[in-house]
Amino acid sequence: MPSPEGLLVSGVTVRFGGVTAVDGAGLTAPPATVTGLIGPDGAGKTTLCDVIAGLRRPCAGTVRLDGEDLTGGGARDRVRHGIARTSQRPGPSGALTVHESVRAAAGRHVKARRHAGASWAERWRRRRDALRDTGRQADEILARVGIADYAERRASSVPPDVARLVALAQALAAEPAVLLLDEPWTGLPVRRARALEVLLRDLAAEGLAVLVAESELEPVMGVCDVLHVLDAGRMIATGPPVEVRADRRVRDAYRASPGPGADAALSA
Ligand SMILES: Nc1ncnc2c1ncn2[C@@H]1O[C@H](COP(=O)(O)OP(=O)(O)OP(=O)(O)O)[C@@H](O)[C@H]1O
Repeated sequence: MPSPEGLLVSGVTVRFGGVTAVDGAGLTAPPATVTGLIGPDGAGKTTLCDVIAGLRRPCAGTVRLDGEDLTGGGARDRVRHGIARTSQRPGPSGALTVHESVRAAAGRHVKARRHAGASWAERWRRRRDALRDTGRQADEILARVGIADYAERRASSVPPDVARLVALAQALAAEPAVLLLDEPWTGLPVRRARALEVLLRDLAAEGLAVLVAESELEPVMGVCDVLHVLDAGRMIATGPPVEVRADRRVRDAYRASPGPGADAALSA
């Protein structure tokens, strides 16, 4: 479901008591593009992602998709409008298998989707057919994400790297226009990390607006078209990855916050 204009976030501020986690930050995530949101630990990336996903109400600022202001809605409203998010700490739980959990996500999407049609009977027929297709859809998504072998495993029992990919599969089952991923490479073995890069590029080529939040620079360098850099809640740089990595403000921000992200940023 490609979106014609994409995501536009402007002037977002979030405070936690005396801490300003996000301070007037904005970004764009256009269709057919992989956009990165990077910054050292504590920069405000997760908080900004929460605002975009409708999980946190900002003190100021707006979230628009294709020109429509979604700021006042919650998480379900965002999903209905085509914004799907995978979180930093996914936790598939309960007794469902991996396949069932992805199928359930697809089914929820079918039920939430607005079925335009001439009559009530026509809308009902479309919904019934779409629900019947959710099993096939789950098969396709699991194959695409590279975890078809885990389809019959209990979702709560898969290893953490696979659990991350189950969360991604569930997000894709909502047929999003904007796919928002928070630190998707964390804990993935090299083979899966490379496959994820290819998948994100493929999804963008199909028209999706992909937005990836990541502390470390290295994983996003080869996959993102453009990077937005947050530091202490403020957007300090925006541009192509190579330019951003060379930016003095970005290097200073990472230098002030030692960690693996800093090593990659400063070694370039
Ligand atoms: N629920 C909360 N209550 C109080 N302070 C919070 C809360 N959530 C985040 N913060 C603070 O807001 C700031 C931004 O945090 P956030 O988790 O958004 O940063 P981040 O860039 O995602 O960091 P990381 O990469 O470490 O996850 C930090 O100073 C953090 O301590």
